[in-house]
Amino acid sequence: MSEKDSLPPVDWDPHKGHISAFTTRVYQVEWLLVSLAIFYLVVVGSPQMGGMSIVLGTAGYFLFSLLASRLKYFDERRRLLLTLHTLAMVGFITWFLHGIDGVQGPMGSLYLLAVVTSALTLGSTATLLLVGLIAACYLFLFQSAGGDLLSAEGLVLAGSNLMVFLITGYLTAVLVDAIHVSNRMLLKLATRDALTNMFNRRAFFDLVTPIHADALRYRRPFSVVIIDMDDLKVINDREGHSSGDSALRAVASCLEDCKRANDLVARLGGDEFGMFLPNTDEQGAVAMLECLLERAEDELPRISVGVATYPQHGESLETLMEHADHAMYSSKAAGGHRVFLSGAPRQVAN
Ligand SMILES: Nc1nc2c(ncn2[C@@H]2O[C@H](COP(=O)(O)OP(=O)(O)OP(=O)(O)O)[C@@H](O)[C@H]2O)c(=O)[nH]1
Repeated sequence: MSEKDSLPPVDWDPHKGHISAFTTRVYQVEWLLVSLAIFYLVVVGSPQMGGMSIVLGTAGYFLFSLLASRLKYFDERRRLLLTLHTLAMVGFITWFLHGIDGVQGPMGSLYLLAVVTSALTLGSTATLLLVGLIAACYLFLFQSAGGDLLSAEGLVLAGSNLMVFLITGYLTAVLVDAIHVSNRMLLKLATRDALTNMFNRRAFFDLVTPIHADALRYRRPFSVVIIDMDDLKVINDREGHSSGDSALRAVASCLEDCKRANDLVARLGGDEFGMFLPNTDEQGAVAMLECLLERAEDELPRISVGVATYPQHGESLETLMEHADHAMYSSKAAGGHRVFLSGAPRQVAN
């Protein structure tokens, strides 16, 4: 995978109950429904009574779906709108079947489109409720078309059709849940560092890029920090790899403790960590890093820290990371375990 392949947003939560890629395909299901309705009207012919209203209703439903697809509004209030579309689908199917007296024929299975759409996008509870609604519509149509629900034959016919809706909805929802679980695992593997459970390098840049663009747009200061452990190799060689791992975890948890809610921190690789501090000028960054070094006095292995701030040290993320990196190396060259600001070769805290 190349660096440019974008990850799903890290706050993406598969438990919100949808498969994003499918959301935009709801229109395609609606158009499939309209095509099947038209196909039926062309092949079988429209009923004598109310034929025109069925054609107009089908055209109206198609226009509703087309307009919704042009507005591309699923990104906001996604769940509410998906519910609306699914209910509209059930409404249209019921109305269409009522018009053609067709609930007992093959067109009765059109309800499966609504069931599957709901299971894919709204989750199992909503689908169960929807199957209940469909059952009510189905039984109403069944009775109006002359079916006898009190006879054994009618009961078996209606029951077996409703069972198909229930089983299809249940199995699809179970499958979707399994996909959500594996998506969560994949997301974690793709975005988190296994040793520290911090964001990894890719997730860091994915998350920082839009915040950085926003900060430039509104000319708000921010700081970039590079933290590198001193002599991890020595710890590894003297005390073993697991002591090295513990030292890395100690630095990670200290960084997590000292950062503010909006700050981003990640393990960039090896013994190097990166931080992005939004709305933070030089003084703010130094205050935060003093807290870090205070903790470091007691419980941390030695760390060297370099800081670069917008606008003083540059604009682009690459330039600022480079400056912070140089400052971090200045810190190491001065003996390590201190904070250096970019540009001015001076120690600001230790
Ligand atoms: N225990 C442990 N060691 C790691 C891990 N990742 C990288 N290292 C080791 O960290 C060491 C980093 O070496 P250097 O880049 O020379 O850094 P250093 O020893 O801290 O030396 P300076 O940065 O110059 O202070 C290497 O020996 C790596 O093998 C890890 O996940 N766990």
